[in-house]
Amino acid sequence: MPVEEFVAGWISGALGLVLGHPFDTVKVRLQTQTTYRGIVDCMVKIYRHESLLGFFKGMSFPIASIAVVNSVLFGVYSNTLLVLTATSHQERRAQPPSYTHIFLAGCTGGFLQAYCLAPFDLIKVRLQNQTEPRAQPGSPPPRYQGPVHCAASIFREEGPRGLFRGAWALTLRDTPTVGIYFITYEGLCRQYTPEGQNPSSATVLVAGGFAGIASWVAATPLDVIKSRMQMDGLRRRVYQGMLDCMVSSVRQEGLGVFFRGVTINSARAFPVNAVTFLSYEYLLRWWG
Ligand SMILES: C[N+](C)(C)CCCC[C@H](N)C(=O)O
Repeated sequence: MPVEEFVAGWISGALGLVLGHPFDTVKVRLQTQTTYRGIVDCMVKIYRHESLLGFFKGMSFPIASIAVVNSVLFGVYSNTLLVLTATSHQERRAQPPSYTHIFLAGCTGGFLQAYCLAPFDLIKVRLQNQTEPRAQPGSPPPRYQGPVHCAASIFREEGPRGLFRGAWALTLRDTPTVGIYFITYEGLCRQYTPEGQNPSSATVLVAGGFAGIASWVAATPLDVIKSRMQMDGLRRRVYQGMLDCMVSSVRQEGLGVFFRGVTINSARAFPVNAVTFLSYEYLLRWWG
């Protein structure tokens, strides 16, 4: 099995993640704190009080997990295409695979990466939702003191299966949307590239950016449900299951609930996925 795709997926995912982390920090702060007036105000305050480093808090754990998640995503995608079409990455410009094959390979990659992502994503969401300020002498410490402590506590309090809370919603979110991700990317690249040639850097950046936005917009409804399922179980159980979570969220908050956070998510998705695809393509061209 060609391994370059796994390694290229890992490195490119890490580069994208570093670029997107400042957006993620702003998103989390806006979602959980009331001291900021908006995106710009939040950025200015972080910069003033915490310098540029403030934007990169809590990045080590996602960097470690993206190694697994993105290498599975790209590695499985590319190797599934190899099985379906008998063409390697290098041959695919000359013999482009059909969109059906691209979609199927994307769905396979999305399905398998969702399982690897589930525990990491659960821990990220639990930590991001801790609104307590940093530990001060005298005040009770936050429930989770860091990613490892968080994982151990979930394991102890909710059992090993607790680490996979929300995994079904995550799988449903990612299986079709990773298909959309690769179809958008390939479609845009083909549109702007003369036949048989490699797409230019500008094309890869734009196609990657829009692939990120399109897939995140499609993923947002189940993203909201997934996050709610992951937070359920922290204290008492509120939802009987995914469907119950959907119905009661819509009943209480209207259909708009399915598009919470879509703006900042799209703003993050463009640079992250532009850089991810650019580095992925270039690494494979180098090694090819
Ligand atoms: C399919 N879905 C939109 C959920 C994710 C696609 C993954 C893209 C990239 N790792 C990122 O974090 O943006």
